[in-house]
Amino acid sequence: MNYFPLLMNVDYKKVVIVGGGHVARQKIEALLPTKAMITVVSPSVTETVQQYVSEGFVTWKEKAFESADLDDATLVFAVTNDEEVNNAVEEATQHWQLLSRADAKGRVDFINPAVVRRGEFVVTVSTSGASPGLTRKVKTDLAEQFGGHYAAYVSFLREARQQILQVFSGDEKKQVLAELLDPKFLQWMEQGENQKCEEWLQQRIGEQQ
Ligand SMILES: C[C@@]1(CC(=O)O)C2=NC(=C\c3[nH]c(c(CCC(=O)O)c3CC(=O)O)Cc3[nH]c(c(CC(=O)O)c3CCC(=O)O)/C=C3\N/C(=C\2)[C@@H](CCC(=O)O)[C@]3(C)CC(=O)O)/[C@H]1CCC(=O)O
Ligand SMILES: NC(=O)c1ccc[n+]([C@@H]2O[C@H](COP(=O)([O-])OP(=O)(O)OC[C@H]3O[C@@H](n4cnc5c(N)ncnc54)[C@H](O)[C@@H]3O)[C@@H](O)[C@H]2O)c1
Repeated sequence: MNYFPLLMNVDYKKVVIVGGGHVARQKIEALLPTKAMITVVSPSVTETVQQYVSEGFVTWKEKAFESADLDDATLVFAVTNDEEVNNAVEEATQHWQLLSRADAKGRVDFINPAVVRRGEFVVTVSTSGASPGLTRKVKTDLAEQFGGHYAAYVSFLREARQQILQVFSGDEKKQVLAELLDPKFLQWMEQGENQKCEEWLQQRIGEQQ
C-alpha cells in the first residue's frame, strides 16, 4: 500500500481512542503536543494513561465501547486487544471519520508513523506497516542525529524568514533566504550561541536599509 503522508491540524477536534493500554498511551503521547480534545473509552487504563487523565490532558469514559462514543469524533483509534471490539469500532465509524486500527486489520484510513519532534521541526518514519520494529530503530537513529537544538534553530529560521520577507524582494530575497541555510546557524545553536544568529539577522537586514 502506498500511503499519502501529511501533517494534520487536529487542534480542538475530538479524537476518540478506544482501549486504554500501551498502544493507547503511544497514541496519546503522539497527540499531546497538539490541542486535540482526547477521549479514551475503556473499562480500564494503564497507570500512565491514568496520569494523563488526572492531569486533565485526557477525558476517560470508564466503560466498554458503544457506537455513540464516536459521536463528533474526527479521528478514531481502535486500539483494544479484542478483535471483535475493534470490528465494532470500525462498524460504528462514519465514512467522514478517519479510523486507525492498531491491529492493522479491516478498514485502514491511516497508520501512525514514528515521530521525532524538536519544537516545530518534525521528522516522521514509516515502513507502511511492513516493520514497526525497523521504524522504531530508524527513529532512534534520527533522534540522535537531530538534537534538541533543532527546536531553537527552526524557531530562528521561522522568525528570520518572516523578517526577510518583509524587508527584501525579488532576487535579493531569494539570495538572503538561501544564506539562512548556511550551516553556521545550526552550529551556533548547537554551541548555545543563539544570539549570534540574531546579530547576523539584524546586521543583514540593516545592510538593506
Ligand atoms: C511507529 C509506531 C507509532 C505508534 O504506534 O503510534 C507504530 N508502531 C510502533 C512500534 C511497534 N509496534 C509493534 C512493535 C513490536 C515489533 C513488531 O511487531 O515489529 C513495535 C516496536 C516497539 O514498540 O519497540 C507491533 C505492531 N505494530 C502494528 C502491529 C499490527 C500488525 O502489523 O499486524 C503490531 C503487531 C502487534 C502484535 O504482535 O499483535 C501496527 C502498526 N504499528 C504502527 C506504528 C503502524 C505502522 C508503522 C510503520 O509504518 O512502520 C501500524 C500498521 C498501525 C498503527 O498502529 O498505526 C510505534 C513506534 C514506536 C516509537 O515511536 O518508538
Ligand atoms: N500499533 C502498535 O504499535 C501495536 C503494538 C503492539 C500491539 N498492537 C496491537 O494493538 C492491540 C492493543 O495492544 P496493547 O498493548 O495496547 O494492549 P493492552 O492489553 O495493553 O490494552 C488493551 C486495552 O483494551 C481495552 N479494552 C478491552 N475491551 C474493551 C472494550 N470492549 N471497550 C473498550 N476498551 C476495551 C482494555 O481495557 C485495555 O485497556 C494489540 O492487541 C495488537 O493488536 C499494536
